[in-house]
Formats: sequence, C-alpha cells, structure tokens
Amino acid sequence: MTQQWPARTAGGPVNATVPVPGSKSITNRALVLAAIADAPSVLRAPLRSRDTLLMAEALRALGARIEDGPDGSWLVRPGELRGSARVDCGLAGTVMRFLPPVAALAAGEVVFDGDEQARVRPMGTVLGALRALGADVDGDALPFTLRGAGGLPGGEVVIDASASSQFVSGLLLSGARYDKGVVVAHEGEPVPSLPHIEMTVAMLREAGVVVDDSGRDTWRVEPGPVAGREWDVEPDLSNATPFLAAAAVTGGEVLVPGWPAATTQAGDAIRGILAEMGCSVELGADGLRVRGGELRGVDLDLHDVGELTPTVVALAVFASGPTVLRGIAHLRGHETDRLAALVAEVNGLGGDAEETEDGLLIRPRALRGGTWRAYADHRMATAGAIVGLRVPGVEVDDIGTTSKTIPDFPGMWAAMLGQR
Ligand SMILES: O=C(O)C1=C[C@@H](OP(=O)(O)O)[C@@H](O)[C@H](O)C1
Ligand SMILES: C=C(OP(=O)(O)O)C(=O)O
Repeated sequence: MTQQWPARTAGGPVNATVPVPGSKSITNRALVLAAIADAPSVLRAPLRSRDTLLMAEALRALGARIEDGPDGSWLVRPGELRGSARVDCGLAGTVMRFLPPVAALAAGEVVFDGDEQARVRPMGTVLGALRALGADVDGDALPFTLRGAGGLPGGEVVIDASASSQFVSGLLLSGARYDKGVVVAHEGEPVPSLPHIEMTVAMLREAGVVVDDSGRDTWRVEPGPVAGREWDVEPDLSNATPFLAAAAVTGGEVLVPGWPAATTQAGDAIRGILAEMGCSVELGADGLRVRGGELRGVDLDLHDVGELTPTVVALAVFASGPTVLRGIAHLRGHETDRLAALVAEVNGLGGDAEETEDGLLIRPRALRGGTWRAYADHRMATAGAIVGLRVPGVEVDDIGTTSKTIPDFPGMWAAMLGQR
C-alpha cells in the first residue's frame, strides 16, 4: 500500500543531531560473508530495513541461522547450504546480485524473484558469469531458477560490469568458496561505484580471504575459508545525506554522530560535495557537522557515488547557478530510471531539469507545490522530502518506500524538525 505524505516545510533553519541507522552495503556484505564462513559471526548495529531483512530471510532459506542478539545485533551461524529455497529479492540490488553466487554453492534448486520493478534491473551479467564458472542457471533477468550442485568449479571470467559494480562484488564475495576461487576481469565502459568494490575487497580481507586487486579492472580471489568474526556496522552515510541536506537548504546545522574517520562507504563523498556547494563541513570526534549557507551550482562527476544523485539534485534546485551532473548513465538501471524520474519530478514542480546522455543539467528556478512521485525508490522519496522543506505544498506519493533502507524515515524526519 502506498503512503501519501505531506512534506513539512522547515519555516526556519533546521538545527538537529540525527543518529543514522547502519549501512545497507556493509550489513548485506557482512550477512553474506557470515553465512558462508567457517564459524559463527556477530553483526553489531546492523541495518534492519527491507533490503537487509530480505537478505537475512534468503540466507536463512539457504541454511544459515540468523538470530537477534540482546543488543540489536545479529548472530549468524553458517549451515550446510541447501536448495529447495525461494529468494525474494524485493527491489534490492545487493540481494539480486550477491545471492545467486551464494546459491551456486547450495545443493538443490533456488528460485529467485522480486518486485515487478526488479524484473527490469540488469542481471544478465551475473547470471552469464555464473554459467561461465560452471553453474546451471537459465535466463538473464528475474525471475530465474538456479540449480545448485553443492559447489562450483570457479576460475576466470570476463564480464562487462559497466551497468553495475554489484556484478563484480557479488562474484568476489562468494569466490573464495569456489574450487578454484575466482578471477573477475572487466571489459567495457568504466565500472561505476568503484568504492563499493573497494568495500567488498576490504571486507573479504577482514574475513581472512586473499584478494589481489592490483591489476586494472581485474580482481582475483584465492580459494579458501571465510572466517567468522565480529562486524561493526558503520552508520549509512548515503542515508545520512537527506538529513545533512536539510541543514544545507535551510541554512541550519545538522550533526550526524558516529561518522567514521576512514571508510570505504561511497556516501562519504557528500562531505566534499556539500563543501563545494558552499556549506561548512566539519568532521570531528563527535561526528559530521554541516552548516548551510548560500548554495552554489556545481559541475560534478558522480560516477563513483551515483547513489548520492537524488540528494544532490534536491540541493541543486536551490542553488544560485546551474548544476551539471556527469558519469551517471547507469542510474537508468537503479530502483527506477533515476535520471528520467528526477527530471519529471523537478519539472513537475515548475523546475528546469534536463537529461543529458550521461547525467543531468539543473537550472534553478522557483518551484511550486505539488505531488512528488517516488517510483518505489527510497532515494526519490527522500529527495522529495528535502525539496518540501523549502517549497510549501509538496506531497511525496509514497514515503513508505524509504523503508527499503531506513526503518522509520518519517519518524526521523519529524524528530529532526521537532528539534528546531
Ligand atoms: O554494492 C553496493 O552495496 C552498492 C553498489 C552500487 O550499485 P551500482 O554499482 O549498481 O551503482 C550502489 O549504487 C548501491 O546503492 C549499493
Ligand atoms: C542503487 C541503490 O540500491 P541497490 O542496492 O538496490 O542497487 C541505492 O540504494 O541507491
């Protein structure tokens, strides 16, 4: 059921401290690594939202035991991987790209499906790669069935990962458990979202897996055990960006506690972006503090950090000059075609946004109220909330979609505004 939501205008500077739940990307990697490990693991402060609950449910169906710890943690006990399972991917890229490589290790049939919108997200590369590595799987999109043989020969595979870094991450995460390990070589246009592959490599190494990423566009994972361990999940920095943006567009000040001093999360790039747009940005022991000022238009290549695009667009509509965003053609295959969706919604409120071949051009113009459609995309919904802080009468047509990666966005937003 969709949930219409009148966005609240800020009426003044937003000043708040906003603790942000755990990272989707770290939580779902840690869950996969824990489920294929040789000993139990603990995930501390994991994200519990639709994408991670679907991942946990799918891994349970494949044989892992995942239980709630007393302090909100997850305790994961790996089990013999088995088939006769159904995996609901929802609209989660991490579930649909990271789990087929795990299912190839299970004995028996695993049926994958997801939301209607998930059926058009690019998948063929992962499935083709698994076939090349020895798996029995038909099709090149959801829904599909993989008949696991209880193991996979593995070896070398050449793929075109220009549509999603998750194709690479998925193969690497399970690769140590394949007989020959895995070598993934990319050929094609540049791979987007490289920090996410760096996160995968870093987490594999933390789990004791030997990974060689020294070659350009080539990643080698040696066969061997994956260690069980304790994973501390950082706050989700991409999900922090709408709250930081609230300070930016209202001239207020928002502190996100627990911002890591060093991280592989792509969302960390928001610090540089907000500074370039004219905000004051301070990373200190208490977290990341952003103070809004007069916003400037910017010319940015977001190829590495595409998931920040909806937030950046919601900032750019209030800037003093135009903004050009480049390197994000792959966003057409995200939760929705984000380039088309952002243009339609900005222009629907009287704005001036235009699609380019690989991005967007935004010329700021006075906006009016109206419906901001979310397209089942959590980041479209949060972008509408940001715009609504300055534009009276904005209604997000489905705020419930934020639960993909944030358990209670409306509550967090109201709490932030209540602190003004
Ligand atoms: O591996 C991950 O956790 C992610 C990789 C990126 O995907 P793409 O490479 O498809 O952009 C990113 O946009 C997504 O939100 C999360
Ligand atoms: C692209 C995103 O998600 P997914 O993990 O579903 O690809 C995103 O969260 O912006």
